[in-house]
Amino acid sequence: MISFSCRSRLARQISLSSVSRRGIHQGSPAPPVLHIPKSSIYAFGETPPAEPVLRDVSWTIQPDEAWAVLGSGSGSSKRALFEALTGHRRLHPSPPGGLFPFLQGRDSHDVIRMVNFAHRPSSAGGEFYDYTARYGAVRDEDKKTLRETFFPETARPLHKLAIPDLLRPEEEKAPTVDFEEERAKREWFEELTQRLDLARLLDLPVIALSNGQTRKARIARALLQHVELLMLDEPLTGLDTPTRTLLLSFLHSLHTSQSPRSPRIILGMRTKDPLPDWVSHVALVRDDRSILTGKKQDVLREPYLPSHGASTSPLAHSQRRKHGDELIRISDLSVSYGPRGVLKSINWTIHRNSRWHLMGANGAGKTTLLAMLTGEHPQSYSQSSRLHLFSRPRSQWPTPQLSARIGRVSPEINNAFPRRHAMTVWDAVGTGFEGGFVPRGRRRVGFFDGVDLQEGSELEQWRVSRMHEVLAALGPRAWRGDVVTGTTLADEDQAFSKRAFVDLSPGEQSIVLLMRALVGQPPLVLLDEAWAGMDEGMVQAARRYLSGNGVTDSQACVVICHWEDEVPWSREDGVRRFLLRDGEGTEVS
Ligand SMILES: Nc1ncnc2c1ncn2[C@@H]1O[C@H](COP(=O)(O)OP(=O)(O)OP(=O)(O)O)[C@@H](O)[C@H]1O
Repeated sequence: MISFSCRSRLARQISLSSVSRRGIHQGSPAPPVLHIPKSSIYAFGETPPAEPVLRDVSWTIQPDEAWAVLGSGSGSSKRALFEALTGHRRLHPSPPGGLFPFLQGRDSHDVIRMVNFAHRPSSAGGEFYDYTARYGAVRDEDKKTLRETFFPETARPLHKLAIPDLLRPEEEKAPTVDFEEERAKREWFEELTQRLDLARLLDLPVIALSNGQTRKARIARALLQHVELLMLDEPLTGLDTPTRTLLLSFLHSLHTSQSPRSPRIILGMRTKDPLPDWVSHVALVRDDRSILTGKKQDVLREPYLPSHGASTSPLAHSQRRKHGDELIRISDLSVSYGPRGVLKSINWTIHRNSRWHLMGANGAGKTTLLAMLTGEHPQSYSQSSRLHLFSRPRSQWPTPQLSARIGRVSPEINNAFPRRHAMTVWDAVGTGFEGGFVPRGRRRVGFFDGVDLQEGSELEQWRVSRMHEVLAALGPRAWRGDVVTGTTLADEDQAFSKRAFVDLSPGEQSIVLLMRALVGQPPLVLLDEAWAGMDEGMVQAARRYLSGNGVTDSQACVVICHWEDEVPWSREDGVRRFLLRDGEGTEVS
């Protein structure tokens, strides 16, 4: 039985009849969407004189304005602002007329939604989950389709809603289906899935969807509810260029539409992202916990971008790089799922000291190709002779031994990495020597050949000094812009290494997982959306380290990202580009 609340219908009628998006409300100016005369933002349970998370926030959004929230360095401050808007932080004093005057007394929980792409979903638990399930024969429990998982209310054909459920008790058989509303909702669903290019994916198992496809589906799901204000934090993360254009123009059309189905939009963006033209106003969250709000052109004049020095590569790399011996050779490799061909006859060779940018639209098969290299894809066994990894066919490698040779960050690893309370930053980084997920060894720097390292052995000393090096080069001091080299740990880095991984901010977790990927100096490093969720200072620190000596001449590195300027090396540094399109792979200039 489907029942739409009267409240939702009432809300729709109010928004249709009385409040125009252009700012006219029954002859007088419409109430603002958001109004905070002057408040500070606190964690729940805290009040002055405690230190606020953000101070003296004055912010008003008028109905005809389109706003973006920019985080100038600390993504956590931008997040705190959104958390205040969604009721997860405390505003003190609380705005006298309510935070959202345009709601005119309606409950914000019913009509305001937040979709967050900058950070890991908080639902993930402490255990490792098997992200490789999507590559294999899909298990029964993973078979739920995109439609069943994200849009279950559309799974039952409209005409069947008229048939009463005879098994239900009489008192529950009330005819609560509003067909007009339901039909409109279905039409809206059709439009959403067409415009976001999701219709062709509706009957695929949801775990089979690529990252970009899943992100679009999350936006569509939020829009299918009755929503009047939609906040999207970093919606462009992980989207290819055409999809970004498609999404931004779609959001623009929603924002300007008078349709009751179209919400107002507030975009959360990184300072490096180009702002869409239609954004008229900006709230800039500065690192000193203050906020500057105003017209886009005025706020963007502010010299807010943190300067962390040049991010280009040092001179040593400025010549065309000389490749070492062959690490990976892929010959005539294809991957398909039933009739669905994803990769067709791929040929690709990766040498030591090479730097690659693996490119391709969302769903092009980049993650699938990397899963073949890491041996996580079951089809890597059946195609072993086509996959020559570190001088042997894939089938001659036990998977854990391959994992130790490949340092990797990816959205999948980020989601799957266990968040157990007992695991410190040191422990998490130390798992990188073996590429596993469980800290091992007396000094928590892993085993060798299945046994603990000998106390004081050369290998143990090397591993500990590598731990110090990455913690210094990518730790808190480096995020502030200090150029840190060597293996001496400052007190601040030491303290950071002792923190519980689970308690870190999402950006801190991302950079710790990058340390983990690099610590063992494995021959192959795969960086898939490495910067996602990181603050600006962290991104700069990571770029500095990678383009310096973070990846050595005896290592190869493959970077997957949709923005060319996110690759830590430039073309002058000898970065090569491998493009997946329509299942085929070619090196492009
Ligand atoms: N088990 C499966 N059954 C059917 N199709 C699948 C399955 N697993 C993956 N696919 C499809 O394979 C294609 C490639 O997915 P993949 O995750 O490799 O893309 P991607 O290039 O990494 O995309 P993104 O940039 O969005 O992360 C997608 O269209 C996806 O829907």
